[in-house]
Amino acid sequence: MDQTEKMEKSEDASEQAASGEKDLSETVAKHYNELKETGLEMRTQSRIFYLRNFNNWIKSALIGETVKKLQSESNKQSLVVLDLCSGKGGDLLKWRKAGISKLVCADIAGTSVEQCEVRYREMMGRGHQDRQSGGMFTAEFITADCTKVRIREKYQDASMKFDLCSCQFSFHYCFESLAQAKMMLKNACECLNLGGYFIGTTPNSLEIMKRLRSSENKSFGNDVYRVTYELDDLDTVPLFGAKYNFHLEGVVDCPEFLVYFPMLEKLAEDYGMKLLYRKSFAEFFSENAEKGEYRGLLNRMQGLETYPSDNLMGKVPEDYTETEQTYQEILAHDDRPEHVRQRGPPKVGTLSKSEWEATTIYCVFAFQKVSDKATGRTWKPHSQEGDT
Ligand SMILES: C[S@@+](CC[C@H](N)C(=O)[O-])C[C@H]1O[C@@H](n2cnc3c(N)ncnc32)[C@H](O)[C@@H]1O
Repeated sequence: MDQTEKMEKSEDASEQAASGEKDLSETVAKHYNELKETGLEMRTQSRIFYLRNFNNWIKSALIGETVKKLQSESNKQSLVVLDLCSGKGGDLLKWRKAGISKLVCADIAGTSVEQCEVRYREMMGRGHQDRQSGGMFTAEFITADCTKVRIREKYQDASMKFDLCSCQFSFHYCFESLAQAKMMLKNACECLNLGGYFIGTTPNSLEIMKRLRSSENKSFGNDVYRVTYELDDLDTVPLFGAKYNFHLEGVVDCPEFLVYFPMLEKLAEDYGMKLLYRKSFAEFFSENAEKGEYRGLLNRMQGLETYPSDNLMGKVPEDYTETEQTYQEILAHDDRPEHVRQRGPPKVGTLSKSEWEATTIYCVFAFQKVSDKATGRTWKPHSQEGDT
């Protein structure tokens, strides 16, 4: 039987509410509010420096691909975007590079929202001096629990429409209860234009269940990350509130919830949303790493570590056993021209085993609004509009 089918289809918010158990949004908000901003030097020395860069590259490629599609399908250049659970604004630069015209950032952690706004203002200041950047998008910042509050009511213009909603590394928080998942989806999708996208990155519940089932004590991980399932029984996983603790070296230590994807697809249908794809990070990486622009970006963002290297940054040689094997094969078949060989042995890009194991619990997803229940209209790409 498929892993997902084994998940029991029952419990939801009402049961949680009935049990009088307090939800965990406050715990999550407190965690993110208390996270210290680390300087560039600290980040460079972090054990997960390349993992963070790699994850950032995944977001850049996902955003880049989606913006390209949106621009060609809608024939619109300036896009309006909702960054749902935007944190400290880690994606502001990506939005600027994408040339969007307006951004709304919303997050539960007030301190993060303030830091996001400060970053935005700093970028704006720099943008004014940099004529080449094509100017900066306008922005709004909202502090709200997006699993409980209808954020549309907080927009400066409640009738605003978005071309894209992006929810990066955050959607899983709403699977605490059915009511929270519904509200998060409402926020993500209700104001999307027909043809608009809802994209994100989130832990892949299938992969987590697979690793949990082959673990001892309902816990797996390594020296950079750990997932610990917090309910009793792995055979009857609830649809909502399937809580685990996620620990990521120096960055996250918080309760999260398994996202049962068929349920997400079902809830998204209420907003006319169709799932275009869901891919593991490993799959998404292999599809995009060799594409011209993303290959260059991967280098510039230092999304992979150069191997061999004298600086393993606290990692152990065992972290590179597979890389070493591949590297030896490359050396054995080194067919580079002589003048290049004279420059020294080849270098390859890699991630340590610990970091690779951590990043591959995630997946990317993309939904598109293909119908509008209110008007009965269905979506057609710009090029087909007017076709009979
Ligand atoms: C891992 S961070 C990701 C931040 C940002 N999207 C990024 O990729 O850099 C998760 C974010 O989700 C936010 N978050 C968690 N629960 C939330 C909720 N109920 N409503 C709004 N934001 C929430 C946290 O405050 C945090 O900023």
